[in-house]
Amino acid sequence: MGLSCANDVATPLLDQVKSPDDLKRMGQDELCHLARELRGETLRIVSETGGHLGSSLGVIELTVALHAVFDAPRDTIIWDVSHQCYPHKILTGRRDRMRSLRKRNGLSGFTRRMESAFDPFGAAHSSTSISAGLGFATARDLKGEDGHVVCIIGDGAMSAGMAFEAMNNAGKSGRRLIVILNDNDMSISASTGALPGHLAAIRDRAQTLAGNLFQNFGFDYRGPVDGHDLDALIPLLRELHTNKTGPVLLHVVTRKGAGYDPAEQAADKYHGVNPFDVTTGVQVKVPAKAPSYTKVFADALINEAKADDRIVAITAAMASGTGIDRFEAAFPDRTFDVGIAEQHAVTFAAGLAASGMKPFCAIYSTFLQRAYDQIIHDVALQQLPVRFAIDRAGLVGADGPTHAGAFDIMYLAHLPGFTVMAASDEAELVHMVATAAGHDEGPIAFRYPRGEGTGVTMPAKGEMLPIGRGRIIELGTQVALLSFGTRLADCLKARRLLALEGISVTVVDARFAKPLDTALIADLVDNHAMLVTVEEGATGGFGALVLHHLANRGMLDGRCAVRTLTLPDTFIAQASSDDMYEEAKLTARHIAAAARNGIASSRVHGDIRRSGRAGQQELTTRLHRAEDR
Ligand SMILES: Cc1ncc(C[n+]2csc(CCOP(=O)(O)OP(=O)(O)O)c2C)c(N)n1
Ligand SMILES: CC(=O)[C@@H](O)[C@H](O)COP(=O)(O)O
Ligand SMILES: [Mg+2]
Repeated sequence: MGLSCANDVATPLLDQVKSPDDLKRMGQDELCHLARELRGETLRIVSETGGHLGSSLGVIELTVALHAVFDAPRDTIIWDVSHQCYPHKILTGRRDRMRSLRKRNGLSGFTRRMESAFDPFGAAHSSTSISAGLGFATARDLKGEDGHVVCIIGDGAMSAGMAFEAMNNAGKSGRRLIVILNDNDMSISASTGALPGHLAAIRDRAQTLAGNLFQNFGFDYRGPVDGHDLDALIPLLRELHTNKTGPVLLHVVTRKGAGYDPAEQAADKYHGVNPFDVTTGVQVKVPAKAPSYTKVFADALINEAKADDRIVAITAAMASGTGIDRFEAAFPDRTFDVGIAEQHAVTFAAGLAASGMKPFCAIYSTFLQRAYDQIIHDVALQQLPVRFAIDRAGLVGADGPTHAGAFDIMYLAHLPGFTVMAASDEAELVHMVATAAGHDEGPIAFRYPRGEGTGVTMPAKGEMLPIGRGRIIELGTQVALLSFGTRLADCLKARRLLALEGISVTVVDARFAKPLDTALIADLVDNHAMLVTVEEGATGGFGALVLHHLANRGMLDGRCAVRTLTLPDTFIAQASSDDMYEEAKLTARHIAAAARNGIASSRVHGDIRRSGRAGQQELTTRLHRAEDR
């Protein structure tokens, strides 16, 4: 497979491309040179912005060919996951904004309907393209319209159940739909499971059409074709463009990172990158002040697993992202990468737990959403002790709202029998891994964020935490900040800010959203004028559980003012973490303001009858002084 062009043409060509229409005027040689320029441009841009590099480099020729042949946006082009959409964005009128990629107010790193008519369907979670494409094709037919629907799906994404559900439906539907399987024999890490073997057999022509999975699903199978060879690719696409019959699957073989040596040699490391030096491939490394939560989790799990051979680890195609690759290095036989298959991962874990094993399912909060029914039906209902290690809980920065871990607190903590913890720092995470390892009574989850820890002193070993008990970090008299998770550090900062104003603050690390530490909460309500819950999760989570508890026990009636700080009821767009916390109003300044304003408004409405046994006099005097001013 080569990326060179046979004949020279006048360049530059990319500068002439304002929309895909411009490609339709180019000959084969020009398209080849355009692809070379597009590769260079993609490389330069991502070297400055960071982002998903390898997958985008792998589809350069395919993107050029698609836009040369199909008539987007009249033809619908859907990119699965869409982490490979950068060349598509460059060719569809967004080249001048590419340096804003994944930044605040900039272009999304994924396709996004609101961004461009050339992005008919947003994505970022995988394996949705064929289902969505079939929806578009069905609507087209029902409305009596024309136009093609083209779904480009990677071999990794093809391994998910949802892709098979869609093929099962589409193959039988007979509807005109083009699926392009972009087979680079890689997911983020190496592909797993049986599908790669089948694809390899097809690539090597060892598999006859009769045994071909896609053909048997009702698709007209075409290929395999070299996805870097425009001379082969374009005629095939033209044929599909002309051919107006049922579902077709074109098998395109590509190399992840194609045309950039470092990315070809280490496809996993160049899947998603920091800014890097194009000449050396060396990525910018921001010096870490503390180990990442992911690494702390993995090392803690390895320690637990040394002492208990029933502990096994499961990842759904995110071995490096979740740290399960570290576990795998220590315990290869006790590690299971099930592919992009979160639903299966959870029920697989349930089966393991039902057989007496101690499965740790390490899944990003956002991807665990996929497995919600499995969590309820297969795990919670049967009270199986599956351990959920929920990484990327909270805001994640550049990947934006598709990847934010916003909902896990609320989607887990209302399930009967579930124990739900959040680590406030990396030392706590070690204890939570130990707690989960020792907890056989039912399902248990612990959440922790993307990025590095706080730099606390690490315990020599994890200790089991008392289930459903929080811990008091600082004692005060007027306001209680009840934090669930890593916003604890900002609660402590808020305490310092409020101290400057003479407001005395208790800070508590709740540790558990379920079971709630009701005794501690009662104490806080009894002894403070104001309670503020703080969490990095959507409304309806920890704060709602606290409120629910207090209201139902009549503990709110005229006693203590309560505020809940959560993520806002919006999808927060990509930005730096700091900007996202600002937008979410979850910084120390915002926490302090919520406490301050809460006290003030409670006073105005006469709600506060007491301000804590010890602090009552102090608060009353202070408020009078404030009134006098
Ligand atoms: C439901 C879900 N789980 C996990 C991921 C994380 N993820 C993003 S890309 C990717 C690998 C995709 O592989 P493939 O489809 O073959 O595309 P390639 O990067 O090889 O081009 C994974 C696991 C995701 N986006 N969605
Ligand atoms: C596209 C995708 O889903 C992943 O590649 C994701 O961007 C990884 O995010 P982390 O960098 O947080 O592991
Ligand atoms: Mg792949």
